Amino acid sequence: MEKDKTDMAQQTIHVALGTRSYDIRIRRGLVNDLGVELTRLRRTGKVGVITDRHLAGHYLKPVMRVLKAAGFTVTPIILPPGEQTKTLRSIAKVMDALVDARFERSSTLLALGGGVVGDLTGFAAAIYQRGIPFVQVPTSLVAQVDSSVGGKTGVDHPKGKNLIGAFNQPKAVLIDPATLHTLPPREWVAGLAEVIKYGVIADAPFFEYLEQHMARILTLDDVVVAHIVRRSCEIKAEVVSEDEREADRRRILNFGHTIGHALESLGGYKGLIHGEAVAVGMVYEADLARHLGYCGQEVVDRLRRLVEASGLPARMPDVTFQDLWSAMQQDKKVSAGTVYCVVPESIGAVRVVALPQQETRAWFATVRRREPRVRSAVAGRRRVR
Ligand SMILES: NC(=O)c1ccc[n+]([C@@H]2O[C@H](COP(=O)([O-])OP(=O)(O)OC[C@H]3O[C@@H](n4cnc5c(N)ncnc54)[C@H](O)[C@@H]3O)[C@@H](O)[C@H]2O)c1
Ligand SMILES: O=C(O)C(=O)C[C@@H](O)[C@H](O)[C@H](O)COP(=O)(O)O
Ligand SMILES: [Zn+2]
Repeated sequence: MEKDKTDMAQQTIHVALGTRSYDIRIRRGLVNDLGVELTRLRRTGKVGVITDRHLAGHYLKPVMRVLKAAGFTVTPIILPPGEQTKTLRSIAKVMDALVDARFERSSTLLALGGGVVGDLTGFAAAIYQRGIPFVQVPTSLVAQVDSSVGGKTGVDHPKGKNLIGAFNQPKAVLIDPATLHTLPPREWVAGLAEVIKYGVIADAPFFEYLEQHMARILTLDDVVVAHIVRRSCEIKAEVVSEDEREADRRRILNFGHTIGHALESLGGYKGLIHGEAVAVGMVYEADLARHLGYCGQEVVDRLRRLVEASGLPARMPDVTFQDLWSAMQQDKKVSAGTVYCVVPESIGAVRVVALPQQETRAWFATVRRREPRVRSAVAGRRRVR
């Protein structure tokens, strides 16, 4: 832990992808040095800062000031906040703004925001003039530990999450953990779901660390936050470097997302937010794994306890098996009509398995017998810390 104190000055994690390699740089106050950082990346000329209204209120003015001071011509593009913005319609608006401001192939897009802004900006960068460079400046916990790294970019379709997109790696990921201090509590807690995910899929000692430090995590303790952001980025960078396009190992990063994405789309993207849906997804995918014989009850119990301790939801909302199964059919891991799912074998080890429909239906019936229905949770919930 003491190491983290001394390391807080600057962390650099390399994402090794040949000609598409890049660094993740983590430093408090980095958001005030974006002019220097972009210059270091040899960017010049026009920069489109894509952000949302919440972030604009907090950071746009100072970011524009430092970019202009470094000689860049800056065009801000401000979108409405939230998952409902992650659409092709928003992409069209961004395209219009880039054309109007005469962006060129040598121009740069900068994603200043959470996962919605990051996914959308990366996709816009992939398709504008068939591809321009972009840089991730993630400001939410989900974005700092997960979405800004790895090059999955895109938007949602009403029938399924992230169904439209491209693999497109950023030129750099510039993380300023200090920005997490303005993140609303519900969003902070949601980010913990992806952090817990890394423990389950790849790092049992990290899972144990989260169990031991959850109280400190929830106070936004700087040292603990620095550790969870860095360790999450290390795991993601390592997995992505091994399997950029999700041919095999990268599929483990989807733990919790087969059910999670289904719940998000069933809620019309205005119910459970991404991290919350992933939290519920992880607990129930683990429970399904236990039912199918892949892991013991102790794995489910430990995971549910940690999810609950972090303040995340851990109960299946009021959905029918038919609706859930049909939404799960939209998952990108579906192949020849078979739904594949990441299941834990123990804390720290997972595998990808085909879900048998009849057995999954039987498991869902046991969930319904065991648990009272959580009315309308799929349509959203509010919490305060
Ligand atoms: N590409 C990937 O690998 C990947 C990984 C995980 C999640 N995702 C995607 O990311 C999205 C979820 O990301 P998210 O949870 O960041 O949601 P988000 O982008 O909607 O941000 C959450 C909310 O927090 C606000 N916010 C963000 N940072 C803030 C800050 N520092 N101060 C104040 N307010 C701040 C935003 O304005 C927004 O209202 C989903 O669409 C999900 O599919 C993608
Ligand atoms: O980077 C990955 O790979 C992931 O699966 C990370 C997930 O947390 C993330 O939500 C991702 O966007 C889901 O990918 P998808 O391909 O299932 O849409
Ligand atoms: Zn996710």
